[in-house]
Amino acid sequence: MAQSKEPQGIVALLLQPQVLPFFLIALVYTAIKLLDRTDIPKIKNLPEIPGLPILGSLRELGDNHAANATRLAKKYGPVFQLRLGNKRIVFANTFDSVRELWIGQQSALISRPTLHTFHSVVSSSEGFTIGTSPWDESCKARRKAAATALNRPAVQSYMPIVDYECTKSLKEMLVDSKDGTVDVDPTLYFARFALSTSLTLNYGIKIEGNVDDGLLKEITLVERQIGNFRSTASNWADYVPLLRLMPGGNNKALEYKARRAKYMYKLLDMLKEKMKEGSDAPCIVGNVLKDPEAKLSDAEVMSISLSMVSAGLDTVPGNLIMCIAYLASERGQDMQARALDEINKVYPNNDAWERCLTEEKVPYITAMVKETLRFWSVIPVCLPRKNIKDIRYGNAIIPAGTSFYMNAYGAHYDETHFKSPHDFNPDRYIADDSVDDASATRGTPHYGYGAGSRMCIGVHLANRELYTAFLRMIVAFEILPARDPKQRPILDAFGCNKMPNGLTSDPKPFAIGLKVRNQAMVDKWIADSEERTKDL
Ligand code: HEM
Repeated sequence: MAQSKEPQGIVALLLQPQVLPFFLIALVYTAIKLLDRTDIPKIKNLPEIPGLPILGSLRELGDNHAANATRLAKKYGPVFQLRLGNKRIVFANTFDSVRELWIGQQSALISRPTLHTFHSVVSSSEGFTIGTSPWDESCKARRKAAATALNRPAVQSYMPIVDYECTKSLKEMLVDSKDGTVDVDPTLYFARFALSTSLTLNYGIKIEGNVDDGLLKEITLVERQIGNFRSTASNWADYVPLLRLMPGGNNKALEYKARRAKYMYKLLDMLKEKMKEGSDAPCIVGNVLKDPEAKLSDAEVMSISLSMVSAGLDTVPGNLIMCIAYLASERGQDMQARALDEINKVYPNNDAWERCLTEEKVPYITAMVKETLRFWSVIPVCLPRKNIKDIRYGNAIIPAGTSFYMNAYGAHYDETHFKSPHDFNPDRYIADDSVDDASATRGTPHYGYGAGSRMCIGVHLANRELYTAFLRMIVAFEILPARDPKQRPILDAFGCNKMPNGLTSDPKPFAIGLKVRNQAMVDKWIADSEERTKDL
């Protein structure tokens, strides 16, 4: 007997003309309700930014989360909650609120949330960097190993590498400027400085070529792109799961993941080859591979390497070149004169170039490093955090598992903490007892390196790199505005950035002029550095 094709039972009931419209409305309502759910329910007693269904405040925060959150904080207060797609975020926007949460609650605020594009697509085979790892025993072990390799005494032992790399970059910049007759863009010289230093520490391998070196260009480009997949602002698919279904949505992420894997394994193989030949230099990965007691797996060594290659690559040069951009400006001319004067007072015998490797005795240069980290805020929204325990903030209880975003830019431009925050003024970091309002000199100077339990572990290395490069640039050159006004930099933390939704600021290209202060001295300093580091 032929089977009936008529719908039966509940299906037949739902398709009846009197029932169907109600059924469809209920279906759409349930779908919206499901898509509109957040990982953490609304937190009581914490201001909330109103948002759209499903998208939440994605449109409101736009391309520039730091700028828009700073604007919203004026209306909603220093700490507010909002929804980005299906994630609830607590945003802290002022200096004191960041201190209260990131430092005051550091044992609870120790984990990192995962984001779809970076964690599930880009990192699916090589694993996470330390800075993107949720807190667990493995993260603790990797962080500890890397932090030990980057602690203050360890960094002091790496200063010959900084000497070598800094000299190489300044010398090449001078040659390319044809002894000051042509303006130069400092970006790639300092990218090589930062990358080659990190590669030498991690693998004992340098970037041997000049600033056109293929490996330098590939790593710089790929890491920048991958950094953008980590940004809180560039991928709506991180927040709205429906968008992950779009065909081809992951193609770019997959392309850069493959390109990164290629150089990461190439560097590791180069080191292993050198170890076989016995020609390897002491380095972090070599030490782990040779240590039979080492408790780190291959995957954990890869995670440390990914962190070492990427962490200083955009951040160190971003700070360096923007301070140099400022020094090249009209106002920067007085600042250079002041800095040179302060250097000469401490080093009347022209030996600052070498002595800066072992000591940090010019407070004005130290202050310039801090002010650069504050003013340019190269990671405007710090790497996100997640709390592993409930946190009380005012009358609100923020449940474990909530994502926290630190608006470092907002905190750095907080007028209740920094006087005239829009002025680039290293003096704010020089303690002066006669000034009442010296809040910048008390406690944490800035959040350029984040704060609390997951603060940057490259801080000592980065500070030494910045101090050495600033001091050497100033003693060697008069840094001048580019001859062509169109090539002069934009001197504003947001205006200078060509990628406002990236993780780190990506300065627009610009040029500076260089005039050697004393050719004979510069030649001598370079020759002495080359002699000191010839066996590296
Ligand atoms: C001026 C240069 C640098 C800046 C501005 C910077 C900034 C930061 C920031 C904002 C964080 C997040 C901190 C937090 O969540 O509180 C971080 C984490 C980190 N940084 Fe840096 N960094 C710099 C250089 C370096 C260098 C040179 C290295 C290593 C070679 C490094 C290694 C790391 C690592 C491994 C983490 C992750 C720490 C964790 O999650 O536990 N950084 N950095």
